Amino acid sequence: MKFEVVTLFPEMFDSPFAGSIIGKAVAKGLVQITAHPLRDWAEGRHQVTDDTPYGGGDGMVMKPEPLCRAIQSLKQQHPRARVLMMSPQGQRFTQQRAAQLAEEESLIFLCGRYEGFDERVRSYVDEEYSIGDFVLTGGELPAMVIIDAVARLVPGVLGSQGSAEADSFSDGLLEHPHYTRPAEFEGRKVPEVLLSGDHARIAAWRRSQQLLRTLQRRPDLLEHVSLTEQDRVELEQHRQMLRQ
Ligand SMILES: NC(=O)c1ccc(NCc2cccc(O)c2)nc1
Repeated sequence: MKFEVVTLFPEMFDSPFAGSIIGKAVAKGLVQITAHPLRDWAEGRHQVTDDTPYGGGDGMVMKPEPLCRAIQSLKQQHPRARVLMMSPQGQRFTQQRAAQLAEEESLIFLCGRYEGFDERVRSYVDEEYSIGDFVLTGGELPAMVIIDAVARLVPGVLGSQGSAEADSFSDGLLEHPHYTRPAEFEGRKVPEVLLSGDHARIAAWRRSQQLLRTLQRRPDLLEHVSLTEQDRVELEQHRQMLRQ
């Protein structure tokens, strides 16, 4: 899978993925991440990429021409690429969106700085994403976050490091608690069910813990999850227990 990033700070993309699982995936050729300096498409001696806002006001706005030249140039190399814009005005990025994007062959990311993009850039954009309700100095970190979330879903990337299916959110619920050695730490023991070797009982306990944890921390997620009859029974028991 190819990730093409248009940014004023291409050097930001040199190290974040080095050494990590994503870095190994790049080395294996499963994933390709290329940062393109927006200035390459800015004209004039000063290669201007931003300008003052019409209508006045503080800050600077990213000019449409350099960005649109960049998109057209990259779309010639990757005709089927989806063009993604990173901005606080975008739709909320979720695990489901990550799974959808992981189906693509290549993605083009537009990373804005300053006060944002000239509105006319949006006619070249397929989807606009926000990674949360906060404003950063640029779209580069959001692009890295999305690249990480999508790249790890590319077949072969996670390998034995864990399965994407068992992720939080992949079944719409939060993850169950995790334990590893030692069996007792600071007087706190690992739940005995996990030492029982009874895989059916362990799976049931884990699902019940996912439901409890989601009910306690993110009840909003429960509206979008498909629940079995047993899930509903468990949830009701958890609700009663929490009410006491
Ligand atoms: N929540 C996010 O995904 C996010 C994305 C970008 C960003 N900064 C650059 C920018 C880009 C566009 C408009 C704008 O106002 C600021 N900050 C936060």
